[in-house]
Amino acid sequence: MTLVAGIDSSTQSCKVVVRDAESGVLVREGRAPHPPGTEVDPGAWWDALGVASRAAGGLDDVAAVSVAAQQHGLVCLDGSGVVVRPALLWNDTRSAGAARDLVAELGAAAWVAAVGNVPVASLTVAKLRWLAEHEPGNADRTAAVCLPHDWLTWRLSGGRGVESLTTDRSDASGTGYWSAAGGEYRLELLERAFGRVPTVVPSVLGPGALSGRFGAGCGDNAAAALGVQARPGDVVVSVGTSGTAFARASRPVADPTGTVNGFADAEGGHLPLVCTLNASRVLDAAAALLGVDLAELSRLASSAPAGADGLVLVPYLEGERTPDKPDSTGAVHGLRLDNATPGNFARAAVEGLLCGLADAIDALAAVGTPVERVLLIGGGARSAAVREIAPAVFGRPVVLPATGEYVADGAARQAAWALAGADAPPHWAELRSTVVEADPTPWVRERYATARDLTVNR
Ligand SMILES: Nc1ncnc2c1ncn2[C@@H]1O[C@H](COP(=O)(O)OP(=O)(O)O)[C@@H](O)[C@H]1O
Ligand SMILES: O=C(CO)[C@@H](O)[C@H](O)COP(=O)(O)O
Repeated sequence: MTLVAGIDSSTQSCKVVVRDAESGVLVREGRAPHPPGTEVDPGAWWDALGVASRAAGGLDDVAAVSVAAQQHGLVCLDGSGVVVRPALLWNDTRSAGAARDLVAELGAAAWVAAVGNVPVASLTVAKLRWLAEHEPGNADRTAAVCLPHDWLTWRLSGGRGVESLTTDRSDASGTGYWSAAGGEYRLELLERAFGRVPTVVPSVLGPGALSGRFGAGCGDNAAAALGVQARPGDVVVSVGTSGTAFARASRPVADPTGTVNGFADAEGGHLPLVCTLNASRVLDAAAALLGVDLAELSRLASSAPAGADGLVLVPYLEGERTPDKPDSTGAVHGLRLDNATPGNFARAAVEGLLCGLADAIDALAAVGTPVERVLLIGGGARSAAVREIAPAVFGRPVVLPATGEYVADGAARQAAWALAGADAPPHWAELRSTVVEADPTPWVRERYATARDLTVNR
């Protein structure tokens, strides 16, 4: 049996799967937590990868490995490859002002035309502007700029000179200075943000590339599309730390409003994607506030009526990226003496995060994405209440893939593809899934829409 490994270095943890390259059958797996916070020493990812790999029986007998990771995070290296400062993650909003400045300088339309995205705090280009303005010493020391998956792949393959750093199309397309439509760096935008072009930006490998025993790797959402073997008409909704909705597309998407990101996928095509900052942690916070565990939160939410008897929870607990309100906070609306119950609060938390994702699906549809099936994945999809309420809020049936690690699986599938030297990823066994249906509750979204903008800033 020839083995391949897939790594998911996501926001909250690192997961490793080892699979049979030909059939895709799961052989071993392991995981380890990441530290909390929105700036993290990349060394902590490396340590977690070591723990997760050992838990998965090690990688010595594995023929090919691919790394998928959280997108956009800014990793700065000096000329010797030493990390200059902790990485600024995708959900770190200190770069919001820098993003606003970049948009004001060129205009949203010019950014979309150049790179398929309008800068927001999450994008690497905004983080670089923040670094240049606020930490000029660290900016001066920075010789190479890369992303979490680029850095981990580089370390795994020996960490030789920074000029050997590589990335892939999917992750490059989330920087704000690489164009998925043109397949090229737009270094003038990097220079605009940072004041100069760092000596090294990673070379962009093709999707089926093999370098030593490493595949090109990819962003975590692109990996999830590979992991669920997404086909045309599929919209994948992930309830992880981020909430995302995305689909594979054969053509680049350019949304002048900036709501839909025009990313690349990990198969040579495109990945229009909408991302919110608030998903599974809304449930974590609601459970903590009620003093219950996640299972009890789910039971409480399911016990309350659709619409939570008038309670609406706006889930902008970390600020928000879509809509672009980095300084916003969450809110609870509609409280009365007779509806202030734990059940209604739990239900409003689940409905609030799902309403944000329903808006994301609508935004994809508005730029021409066909929505034939909606697949629900991510840690938050383990919640019975999320699974049960999603089809009601989305107003359509929801496909629930069997509980699994689809980002790591997608990375493993990329590794098998690279190892085979084939034109396309291998076809592994069909996804095991169930379909959940519910009576649509459009009034829940209507009421949410009246409350969505009623938030105070932090
Ligand atoms: N049964 C559950 N109910 C609700 N949330 C859950 C459940 N199991 C895991 N989660 C949540 O899933 C999240 C982690 O999901 P994951 O997709 O791995 O995140 P990420 O990829 O961003 O690191 C955590 O916030 C965790 O609380
Ligand atoms: O910023 C984005 C996508 O644009 C996020 O989706 C990150 O890629 C983090 O993913 P998770 O850790 O939540 O899976």
